[in-house]
Amino acid sequence: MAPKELNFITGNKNKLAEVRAILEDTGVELKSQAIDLVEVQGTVEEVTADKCRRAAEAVGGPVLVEDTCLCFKAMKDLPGPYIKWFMLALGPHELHKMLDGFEDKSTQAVCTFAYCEGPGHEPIIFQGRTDGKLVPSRGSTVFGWDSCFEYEGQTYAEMDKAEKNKISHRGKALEKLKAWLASHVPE
Ligand SMILES: O=c1nc[nH]c2c1ncn2[C@H]1C[C@H](O)[C@@H](COP(=O)(O)OP(=O)(O)OP(=O)(O)O)O1
Ligand SMILES: [Mg+2]
Repeated sequence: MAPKELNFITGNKNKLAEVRAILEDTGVELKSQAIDLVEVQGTVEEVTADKCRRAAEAVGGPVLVEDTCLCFKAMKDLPGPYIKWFMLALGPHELHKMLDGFEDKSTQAVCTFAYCEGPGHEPIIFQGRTDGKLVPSRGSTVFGWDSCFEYEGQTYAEMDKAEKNKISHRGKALEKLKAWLASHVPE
């Protein structure tokens, strides 16, 4: 059964703002709590499902969580779920140097949401992927690596928000969540 409200557990205000904008037309009430969750190592699906179980335990009820990866083709998809720590260390102006020794700058942004009904329930996964390139920073550096990820000639940071949400990893993942919500309407 799809919920009428979602409790999105995240410490990231920029993610929350995008999710709010993308889900605006669904009629689902979006709540949020900022809880710092331990993130394990593993595939993005494992990391996100584990994050979801921890969030459900912490809240004692239904939760939505999300984990974002940046996957460099030349590095066999690393740093993937560990991108946050590279971003923190290098910042948006130096991130592109990670691929300095490689010709192939192909990069995939991957967004994985997990919803679970509460402690003990299996998380349901919704994933979206967008292909682009890692480039030297262009545009606003307000949100993570937005200024370093180029999609069809523009970095995410150079697009307006609505344009990014239409083609982004997060937008695509939330299209799947929306379809699930629509096909599991509460009685
Ligand atoms: O659309 C995006 N555009 C640019 N940068 C982004 C985007 N989405 C996530 N990011 C950054 C935030 C963090 O440095 C890393 C993901 O790490 P991730 O653990 O998923 O996010 P987080 O710790 O900030 O928030 P949360 O509390 O939901 O785990 O990539
Ligand atoms: Mg995190």
